[in-house]
Order: sequence, then C-alpha cells, then structure tokens
Amino acid sequence: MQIVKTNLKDCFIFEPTIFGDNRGYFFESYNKAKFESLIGKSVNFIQDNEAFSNKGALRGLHFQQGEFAQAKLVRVTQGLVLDVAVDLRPDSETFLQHIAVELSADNKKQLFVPRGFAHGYIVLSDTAVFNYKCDNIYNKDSESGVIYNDKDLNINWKLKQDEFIISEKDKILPTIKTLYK
Ligand SMILES: Cc1cn([C@H]2C[C@H](O)[C@@H](COP(=O)(O)OP(=O)(O)O[C@H]3O[C@H](C)C(=O)[C@H](O)[C@H]3O)O2)c(=O)[nH]c1=O
Repeated sequence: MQIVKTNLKDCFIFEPTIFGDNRGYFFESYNKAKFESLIGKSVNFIQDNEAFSNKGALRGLHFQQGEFAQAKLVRVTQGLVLDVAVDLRPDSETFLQHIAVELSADNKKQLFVPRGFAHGYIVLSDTAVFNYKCDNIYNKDSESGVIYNDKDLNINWKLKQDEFIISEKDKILPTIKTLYK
C-alpha cells in the first residue's frame, strides 16, 4: 500500500499493492494497522456503505455536522468516478480548497476524506459501484452540504450539465456564502 499526499492536509490517496497471477489478482483493500501507520493516527471505521449509480449521477457535496462528523475511506469497485473532497475546516490553510481525483475499479485508488470535509462524486462510466468506510454513524439530523455548482468552489465535474442526475435534496443544498455568512 502506497500513500500519496494531496494539497489538502490530512487528505490522502492510497494505492494498494496488487498481487497478480494467472488466476487474476489479490489485494488488501483495507488493513487497519498499515492504514493507521501510514496516516499517523488511529481511525475507528464503524460503518461500510455501498452505492450503485448510473452515468452522470452526482452525489454531494455532503457532510455531517458536529459530533456526527464523519471521516471516510472511499473507493470504486465497478466503473469510474470523479471524487471530490472540499476542506471546510475554517482554521485550515487550505479552507475551501478541494481535490478532485479519478477513482476506478481499474486504478483501485482510495481517498481518505477527513472529518471537516465535504464529499461528493460524479459517475463518469456507464454505471459505478462506490464503497466506503465511515468512522461515525449516519445521523440524518446532522446532515448538511454545499451545492455542487458553488461559484466559490468552482468544481469541474467533467460531464455536461444536461448529463447530471442529481437528487431533489442535493439540488437545494446551500452555497458556501450561505453556510459561512
Ligand atoms: C448516507 C446514508 C444514507 N442512508 C439512507 C438515507 C436515504 O434514505 C438513502 C439515500 O441517502 P442519500 O440520498 O443521502 O445518499 P447519497 O446521496 O449517496 O449520500 C452520500 O453521498 C455522499 C457521496 C457522501 O459522502 C455521504 O456518505 C452520503 O451523504 O439512504 C442511510 O440509511 N445511511 C447512510 O449512511
């Protein structure tokens, strides 16, 4: 497992070691001891999620507030997505900056999204299966987020707007200006 630093403190890309042979391949998709040694701290993942989406599905940008804030370790097990994490930690040097990284079943890359970040992704392949670990439970009442086309974030989602598939809930997420006025 290789760790790759990003422009956002505490947000890392992981590249697993793949063992291939004439049967196919094997890799450790998660190893607590190795993961924590690489990031230099303990993370207690307590919930695994899976989402299946069609091309153009844009989920996010979401985060849970306060005591229900979640760190996530995300990966794609079928297809290809553009995954986006936004630093919403007010005291961070990279506050409001984001990273956009292609995660796919082929590249097997994973992204660690720390607590204090908003997270979202858009599906670039015909379909995609998105799997992720969370270090806190789902708490509907603490859910918040930022609208995907926020002008202060200026995220390039790669596809054309008329290809986007966005939930009614996500269409009315607040802007950065509203959240931090
Ligand atoms: C997240 C979640 C949702 N749900 C229920 C609530 C809804 O009835 C249904 C679909 O939820 P939602 O439309 O919020 O799913 P996504 O749009 O994929 O939400 C996720 O999208 C972005 C990418 C994230 O990073 C978050 O993990 C999460 O917010 O699943 C649960 O029961 N447990 C959960 O942990």
